[in-house]
Amino acid sequence: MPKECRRKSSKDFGLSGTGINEGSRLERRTAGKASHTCDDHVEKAAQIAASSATGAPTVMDAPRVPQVTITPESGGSSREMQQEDWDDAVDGALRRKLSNSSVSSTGSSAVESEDDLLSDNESKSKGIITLEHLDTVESKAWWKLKTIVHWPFSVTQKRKLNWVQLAGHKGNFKAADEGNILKKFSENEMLCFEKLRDDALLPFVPGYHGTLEKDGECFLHMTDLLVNFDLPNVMDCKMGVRTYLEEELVRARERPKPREDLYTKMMEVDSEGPTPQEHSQRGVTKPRYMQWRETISSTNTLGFRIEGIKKCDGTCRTDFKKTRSKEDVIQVFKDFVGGNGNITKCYLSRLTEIQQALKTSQFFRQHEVIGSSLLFIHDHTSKAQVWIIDFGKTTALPEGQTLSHDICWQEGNREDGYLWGLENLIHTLESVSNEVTAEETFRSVATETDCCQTIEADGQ
Ligand SMILES: O=P(O)(O)O[C@H]1[C@H](O)[C@@H](OP(=O)(O)O)[C@H](OP(=O)(O)O)[C@@H](OP(=O)(O)O)[C@H]1O
Ligand SMILES: Nc1ncnc2c1ncn2[C@@H]1O[C@H](COP(=O)(O)OP(=O)(O)O)[C@@H](O)[C@H]1O
Repeated sequence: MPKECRRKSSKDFGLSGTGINEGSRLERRTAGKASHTCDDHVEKAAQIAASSATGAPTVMDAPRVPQVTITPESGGSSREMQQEDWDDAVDGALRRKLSNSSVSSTGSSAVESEDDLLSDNESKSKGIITLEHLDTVESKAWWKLKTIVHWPFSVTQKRKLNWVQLAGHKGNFKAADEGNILKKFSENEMLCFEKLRDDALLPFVPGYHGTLEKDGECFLHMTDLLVNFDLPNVMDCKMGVRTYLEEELVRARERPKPREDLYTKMMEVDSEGPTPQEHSQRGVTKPRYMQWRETISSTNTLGFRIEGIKKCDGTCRTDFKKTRSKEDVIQVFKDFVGGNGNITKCYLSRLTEIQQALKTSQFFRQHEVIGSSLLFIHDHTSKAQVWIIDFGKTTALPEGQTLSHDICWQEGNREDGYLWGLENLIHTLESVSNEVTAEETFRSVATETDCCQTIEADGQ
């Protein structure tokens, strides 16, 4: 969800000394003035965890939003990983000493407006991509290889991983050691993963192994959810009735910044989408674009929308922008499960488990969950799983405030409609299950009838 251009990397992460809950604008202005490594991020997260544990006020008291920074396309030269870098690896959370790191502080220019930064033309990465695998030939976890690992890995040691990215931006992911991937660092997402370590949602989110730094860039190191599947079918469903932060709305109101890339994307779907004013300025603001996307898809009407599907035959579709009606959504799901009742039932039971966990999750109660997806994965063995992914825009509420997640959003209440969307998603799969069961029954009756007719014919 959030973009490369917007992520704080170790090149431009400008945490001030007073803690990470300071106003986002302040952080944006200071971004790039200090150089920080992944260790800094990890320490911050540890401080938060510690203060939460002691009941002391956490640094998450104030509403927090994803920070806005520019991450240059290149920069930060690689360095050879030293033995000592691995010596303090703890439980996979690699707390490496990077005192000699090549992290640069040049990642950000003076930033006056978030919208300036949002006006990127970065292409979306949707579909099958090849990730460079950073594993060694021995395919062992990195922290077990500390005596033999050197960085950067030589070309001969690199393997390619065919992977699918159904949403998000190009270049956000890299392959990691066997079974894991790297996702570009975002402060929000890191904090969420840290807090999820002790939460009821833990069994439903990708395993998180801490932050990692490569070539001066910081990544979140997490489990590749596709790894245990054979030719997986994958679907990304974006949850909630709202896909942008309230802060984005406020900012667009205070400082409207029409974006040509969003105008172009709108025109590609519907040339009558833009208003006369938007046509004349050839620009659309971010919240306006996001609201339009919500209206033309099922986000507003069902509280979730289909973002993309990759099937085991290698085909990949991300053209669901106008998939809106319940019937159309059911049809897409039915096609995705290939009319398989067992897979549908597996998905349903996993969704029900997720629903239960959400209802008891402290994390969920205390966060506005925006732009997060449910990732559906199944293969020909009928293994089917659903995972909660993407916490880049999931934001902690002020201390003491909670959300119900199933009431209407009105500006200021920060409700996201996640539970309402999940309820509708479950109903959708129930409809799929009913249709599939009816068709299976019909097929078996038809087959029996055929058999009887054959026997009768044979008997004649
Ligand atoms: O799907 P399309 O129509 O291309 O629109 C995209 C998605 O909504 C992105 O969300 P996601 O990455 O979850 O798919 C969003 O990024 P954010 O969710 O970070 O706001 C993009 O905002 P910009 O990156 O500002 O363009 C927006 O242009
Ligand atoms: N842990 C994971 N395992 C497998 N695939 C993943 C994982 N996380 C994300 N993906 C894939 O990458 C896509 C984008 O992920 P997301 O976290 O939404 O990225 P972004 O924050 O760039 O939008 C998802 O639709 C999915 O296809």
